[in-house]
Amino acid sequence: MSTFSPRETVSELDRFIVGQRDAKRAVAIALRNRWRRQQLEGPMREEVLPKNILMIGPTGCGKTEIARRLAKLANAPFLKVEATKFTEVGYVGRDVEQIVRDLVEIGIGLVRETRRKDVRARAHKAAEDRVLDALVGPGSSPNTRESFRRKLRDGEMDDKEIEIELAQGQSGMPMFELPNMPGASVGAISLGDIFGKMGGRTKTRRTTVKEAYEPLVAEESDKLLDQDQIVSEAIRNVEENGIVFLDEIDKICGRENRGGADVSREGVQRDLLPLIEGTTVNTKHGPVKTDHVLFVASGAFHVSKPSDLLPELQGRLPIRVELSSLNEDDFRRILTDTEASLVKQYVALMATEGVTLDFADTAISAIARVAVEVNGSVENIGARRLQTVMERILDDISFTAPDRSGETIVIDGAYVENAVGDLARNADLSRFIL
Ligand SMILES: Nc1ncnc2c1ncn2[C@@H]1O[C@H](COP(=O)(O)OP(=O)(O)OP(=O)(O)O)[C@@H](O)[C@H]1O
Repeated sequence: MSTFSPRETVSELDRFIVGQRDAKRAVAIALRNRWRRQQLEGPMREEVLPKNILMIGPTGCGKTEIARRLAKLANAPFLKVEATKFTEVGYVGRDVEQIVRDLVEIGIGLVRETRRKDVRARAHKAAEDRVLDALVGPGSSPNTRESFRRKLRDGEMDDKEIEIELAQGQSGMPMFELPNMPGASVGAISLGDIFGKMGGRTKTRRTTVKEAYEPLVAEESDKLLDQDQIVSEAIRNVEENGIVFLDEIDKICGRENRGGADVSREGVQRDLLPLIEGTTVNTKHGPVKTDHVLFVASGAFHVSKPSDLLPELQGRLPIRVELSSLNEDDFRRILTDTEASLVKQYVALMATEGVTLDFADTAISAIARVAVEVNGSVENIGARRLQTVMERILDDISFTAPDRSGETIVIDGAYVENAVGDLARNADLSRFIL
């Protein structure tokens, strides 16, 4: 549970997302409200429902990014779903419950990851012993063992090949659900459980000492962890902290049925409603309540309006925030000011090849300008345009980098113009390339 104040949350989000102050404030308040609810005692705690958010703004302006970063900040299980997916042919009602099942799997992954970190030191020690067993045999003298242990720790044995036994059906074993009974615990079969109860099946793998560690540490960690406890903690985390991002909600507006094979858009809204209002969904890990899951719905609402949604749904999305479309200056800031910005990513990637990339200010301005131009002439895909433009500009360098180790390459306005200037002015070509 995050204890960030709304102000702190916004300033954390500022590190990654440019502008969009209202949306940041809204999600920051939503997060704080969760903490506030946790402080309440007794029945009041159950009464307080999350104030779900409706984000309205053009594509690529940061809606998903804000929700995703928030979830990361709060270590909350997060799932993004396109609402339109449920209008597709082949969709049968109630599939929306899959959202909750997927969220639970994500929640379990999160808890397992954290717990694995807690036991990492012990698991590493156990993995080391298994590597030693493989190297010198379990019956070897303590002296031999210790001398090999030293070599192992110094990395001298890294490339040596060994055979290790790995359990099959532990982590990574797919779970099967019976068709027509999604999530029903009676119908759910976990091969992992079955094999687990049979005493475990193992598979011998030949690998280098270095590569043996990761699977062995994972396996040893899982042995140290209580799986049931992980699942129940994950379910609690999903129920109290889960965040579902429902994209393209505007595309399921409209009360009429379009007929044909399409599922009625209104039907999908009706299916989604119970989840948002609070219901209990059966999953193979047990029942999960959605009452306190936070829903962030989002859409461009170019054609339809929020008032076209079912009244019940409108009522469940009481907080409305508008996000503005991004301008040239925003693009410049996205390129340079954000943590792990595209520019920083490319600099870091090329550094692995020994190539130093040096972006001049004139390059940043030129990239931002080109992105705005292409967004205007072809289609406005927001900040996503920066990715296609950058990729094009760096195409040549990316390809030849291994042969250019030791070089410093300066990218300035002229370089950008040279790489994409003509393309950007030709809408027909841009459509395919940028
Ligand atoms: N305001 C912003 N600041 C920094 N990066 C941004 C911003 N807006 C968008 N981006 C970047 O652009 C990409 C797309 O943004 P995002 O996924 O948030 O779009 P969106 O608004 O949710 O659109 P859609 O509704 O189509 O999913 C992300 O990689 C994100 O990093």
